[in-house]
Amino acid sequence: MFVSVPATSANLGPGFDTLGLAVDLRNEIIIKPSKFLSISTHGEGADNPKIKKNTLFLNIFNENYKRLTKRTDNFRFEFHNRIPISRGLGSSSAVIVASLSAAYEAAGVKYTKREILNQALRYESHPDNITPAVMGGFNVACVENGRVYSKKRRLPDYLKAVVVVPNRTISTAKSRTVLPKMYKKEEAVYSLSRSSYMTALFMSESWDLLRIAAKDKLHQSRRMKMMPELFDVQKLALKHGALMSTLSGSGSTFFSLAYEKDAPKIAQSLRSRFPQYRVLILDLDNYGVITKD
Ligand SMILES: Nc1ncnc2c1ncn2[C@@H]1O[C@H](COP(=O)(O)OP(=O)(O)O)[C@@H](O)[C@H]1O
Ligand SMILES: N[C@@H](CCOP(=O)(O)O)C(=O)O
Repeated sequence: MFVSVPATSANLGPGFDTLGLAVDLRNEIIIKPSKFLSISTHGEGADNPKIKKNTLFLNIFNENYKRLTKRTDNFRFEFHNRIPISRGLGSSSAVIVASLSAAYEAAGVKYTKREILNQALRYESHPDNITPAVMGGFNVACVENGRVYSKKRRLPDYLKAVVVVPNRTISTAKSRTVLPKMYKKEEAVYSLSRSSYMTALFMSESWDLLRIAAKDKLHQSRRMKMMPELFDVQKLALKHGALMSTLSGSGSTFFSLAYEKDAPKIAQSLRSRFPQYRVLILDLDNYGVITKD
């Protein structure tokens, strides 16, 4: 059995905990029945003893496999990780979504993507990574009574993501604890109005006004101040034609959306200015999690 899940860029500036999209940078897992548990990890995290054991994946897989089959069986898991870990590209959501999909597939139980998404919410309370990881595309999502309500828009192949991936890891959970508990009404209105406007722009494919929408007063600048060079990343990307440039999730990655024709120039300018960072041009993803027998 084969499971493939995309990285995601959440928040997109003002859409804190609600907006997110998927990019074609995937973790892939090969799973086979086995007499005993076997794990091999390749790529991101392969040299990290904590990640290598992949307890996050195995705990979720085992819990749900047992819930679905009332059995515990052994499997051989081969992890191929391309999503940088703790960099704001939804690596934890990718693991959650992949492990749930794998458990349902291994159990031979019929399911829908919506079921996977609602199960994933049990492990990650904000829906802005898990929703695009499941569905692909651009998504706006909210939570009501433990269920995700979301709307997806497919993304055109003439748009590309240009992502700057610093070496510094940022724990999402930790970075959420430093955000204010209370906000001024003006800050809330500033962000919610732009999040709504951004949603309308994505749904109507009005790309040229994204710059106006992609501003935030709830989380972004407070987080960027922990890595001030990210302000320069944002300025440079916009100067060279990015349609929008925002902190990816809780960071440290910076996400820019661009027309295909502009992406190489933006990437080149970022590589020259920040040679110490990975700069990737990625296709956008419209498929989300994929499973094959
Ligand atoms: N490929 C992976 N294999 C095992 N655990 C992973 C993997 N990717 C992420 N994780 C788990 O998720 C944590 C990172 O989650 P988080 O801080 O939300 O980062 P991100 O911004 O990438 O979502 C890691 O510390 C690890 O516990
Ligand atoms: N809305 C969340 C998104 C976290 O994304 P991640 O890719 O950093 O896990 C937040 O901003 O905390």
